[in-house]
Amino acid sequence: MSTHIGAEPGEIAERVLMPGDPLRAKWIAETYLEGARCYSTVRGMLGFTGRWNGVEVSVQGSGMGMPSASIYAHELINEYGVKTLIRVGSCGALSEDLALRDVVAAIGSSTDSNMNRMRFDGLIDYAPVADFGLLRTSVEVAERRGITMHVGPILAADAFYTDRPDLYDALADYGVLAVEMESAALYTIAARFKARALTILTVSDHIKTGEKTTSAEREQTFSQMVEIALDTAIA
Ligand SMILES: O=P(O)(O)O[C@H]1O[C@H](CO)[C@@H](O)[C@H]1O
Ligand SMILES: O=c1cc[nH]c(=O)[nH]1
Repeated sequence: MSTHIGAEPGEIAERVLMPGDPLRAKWIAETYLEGARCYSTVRGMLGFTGRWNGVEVSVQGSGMGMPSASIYAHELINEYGVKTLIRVGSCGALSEDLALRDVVAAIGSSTDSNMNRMRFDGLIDYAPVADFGLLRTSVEVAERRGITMHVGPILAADAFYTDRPDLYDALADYGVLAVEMESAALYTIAARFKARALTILTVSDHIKTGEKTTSAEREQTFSQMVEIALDTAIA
């Protein structure tokens, strides 16, 4: 067991999908993975391992926000030898070119988090980016499956509810597609410990139009993103 994950060594696959929502992890495991078994219930942050097309894959809930996701990414890589981490999350659309339920792959992640400022003494604005090989594979998988996937930069925000919507507009002017809350930390930790990471998201709500999906839909219906992530993880 690590501090926050209740798995024995060898119970977690080298390839892990990471939804923020632990119940989305359960849904993914039960819907897609053959022979899925739960390896951790610590703090209710469920983790499962099973097989996708014969290859072992795990799904680990990571919680909301960068402090939580960082704990899981750190322990998965450093205590369980995980090499590939693909976040499968929900996001708010900043770009008017995106619609509800569109799929987005994050090439890079701007952030208002202080975590990387602390890493670099406030002297460098580190640019967290996706693993190029994983991103390229995910684009090929999406094309093969006939799914339109938007590829571009996103924002990883500390706060879900912002007092500065004007900053979201400014970011949209610079091509930032969407906002979520974990990708910058995931990309940074993967880079630091020589693992590969990618973030694939589904638009769960639209910051401009106010449209939104329900929490049940966020938990159980974002299948296109999950299928792209699973095929990418085992490629
Ligand atoms: O749907 P998940 O993966 O949790 O991701 C998004 O949803 C949560 C906020 O509702 C944050 O964790 C955000 O990043
Ligand atoms: O972090 C998130 C996730 C979904 N929608 C948002 O507006 N923010």
